[in-house]
Parts: sequence; C-alpha cells; structure tokens
Amino acid sequence: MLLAIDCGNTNTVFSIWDGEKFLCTLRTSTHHARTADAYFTWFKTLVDHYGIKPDITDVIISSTVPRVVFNLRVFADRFFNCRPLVVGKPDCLLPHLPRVDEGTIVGPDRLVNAAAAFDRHGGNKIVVDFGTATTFDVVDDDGAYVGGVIAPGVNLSLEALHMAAAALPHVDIAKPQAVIGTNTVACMQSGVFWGYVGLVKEICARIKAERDRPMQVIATGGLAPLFQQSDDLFDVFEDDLTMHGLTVIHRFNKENT
Ligand SMILES: Nc1ncnc2c1ncn2[C@@H]1O[C@H](COP(=O)(O)OP(=O)(O)O)[C@@H](O)[C@H]1O
Ligand SMILES: CC(C)(COP(=O)(O)O)[C@@H](O)C(=O)NCCC(=O)O
Ligand SMILES: [K+]
Repeated sequence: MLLAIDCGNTNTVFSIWDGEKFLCTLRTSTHHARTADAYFTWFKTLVDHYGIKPDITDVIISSTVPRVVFNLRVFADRFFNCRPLVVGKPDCLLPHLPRVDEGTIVGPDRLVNAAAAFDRHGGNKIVVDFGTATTFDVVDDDGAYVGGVIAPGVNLSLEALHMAAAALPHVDIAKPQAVIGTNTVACMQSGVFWGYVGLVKEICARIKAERDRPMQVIATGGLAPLFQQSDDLFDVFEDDLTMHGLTVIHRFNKENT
C-alpha cells in the first residue's frame, strides 16, 4: 500500500492507496515541530477509526515546507521501514522535467499538479491551486511544467487586511450577496472574493493570450469550491488533483528505477 503525503504551508494531507484503489484521506495542520511519534499516534487513531488496516510499503512526500520532511522521513522509516520518495529530490524522477530558469526550485506541489493534470487531461492546461498561496501552474502540450503565477492566498489577503488595519476584524471568506457591502465584514469579503474572481479571469486570459492557444483551466485546493460557485472561472474542479499527481509520480518511479 502507498501512503501519499501532501504537505502545504497550512495543511498536511495523507492518503492511503491499495494499488489504484483509494482507501482514505487524513488531514492535519502543518507543523514542522511535529515528531514522527506524534504523526504515528494521530495516523493510528484515524485508521483505526475508519477500520482500515494499512500495510504501508511505499511512501511519497511532496512538501512546500522543507523543514517538515525530516520528521516525515523518520516516520516512514520507523513505522513502515521504508525510505520515502520526496518530490524535488534528485532520486525522485518526474515524468516530465520542468522548463524554468536555471537554479529555480519549483514548489513540489506545482510539479505534482502538473503531472496530475497531464495524466488525467493531457497537455495545455492551467492548474489553479487555492492554497496558502494561489498558484497558477502552466502545463505544456508535452506535460512539462513551464512556469506560472504565484498570488497571495485568499485567506492570507483577508488576514493581511486585519493585521494591517486597526479597525478591520478577522473575517472568514464567503461569497457575498452583493458587490456593494453595507457593513465592514461584507465590504472585506466583497473585496477579496470578487477581487479573486477578477484575478483568476485576468490571469488565465493573459496566460492563454501569451501562449496563443486554448487551454483548459483545472481548479484545486482548499478554497477552490468557494470559487466554483462563480460561473465561468474553471473548466474542471478536482479536489484530489495533488494526491492523484503523487500516485502518478510514484508509479513512474516504480516503473523506471
Ligand atoms: N473547506 C475549507 N473551507 C474553508 N477554508 C478552507 C477549507 N479548506 C482549507 N481552507 C483554508 O484554505 C486555505 C488553504 O488551505 P489548503 O488548500 O489546505 O492550503 P495548503 O495546501 O497551502 O496547506 C487555508 O487558509 C485553509 O485554512
Ligand atoms: C507557491 C507555494 C508557496 C504554494 O504553496 P502552498 O500554497 O500550496 O502552501 C509553493 O509552491 C512554493 O513554496 N513554491 C516555491 C517557488 C516556486 O514554485 O516557484
Ligand atoms: K497553492
């Protein structure tokens, strides 16, 4: 069985696979100080709760937070006696090498998203990932990641307003009823929600124009469902895109090493 771990700047998600068969997803917040033993206690409690008896033989990790990888490696070694594949490390092969400026270290989540999008839908895709940051990953016709866009995340933008302005409260994101807010919270939600709708539309339009071809837009990440309610932003929404990409990269390494 495969344990795939996607560690973002906010949340860490584990998923367990029996061959191609998906068994379960477990989610926790990302903390670099969490020890291997703490991961296992949490993991064991949840798999027991779901009645799953995982026999983990392989582990693959994508982490946008380099410091958490150490404890996850110890976790894999101590409890499953296995050496994990870590996306972005030289011994983890990618189906397609990224074409970016020399010396650039692309976020592993973006490489994984590109691999997933190409495997499921083919080339010429834009993946929009609504995580801590909102990223746009451009996938070429042959499946290579060829760059993209990094914008501040939705919650990060709301939090920045609260942090910087004394009179602005902490606000959770929601789709406002109207554009014109008649109270402070509604004004802030409108600025961020409709601002993001505009940001996504404009950036995707400019990417398509720059590449001079039609491209499908695939949305993923914690906050994508909120924006899915707004018409015309995406062609496809897939909450499991990054996890699927990890299984694709794992299979590619099995077949090629
Ligand atoms: N279902 C949800 N509803 C509301 N906010 C969410 C949900 N899932 C995640 N978030 C928030 O969305 C942001 C991005 O989450 P996530 O996609 O897990 O980020 P990352 O991959 O960068 O760790 C975070 O601020 C998180 O708190
Ligand atoms: C842009 C990111 C912070 C997004 O991370 P996330 O929102 O998933 O936590 C991450 O992909 C990253 O650290 N990238 C490194 C720089 C780059 O991709 O070019
Ligand atoms: K992201």
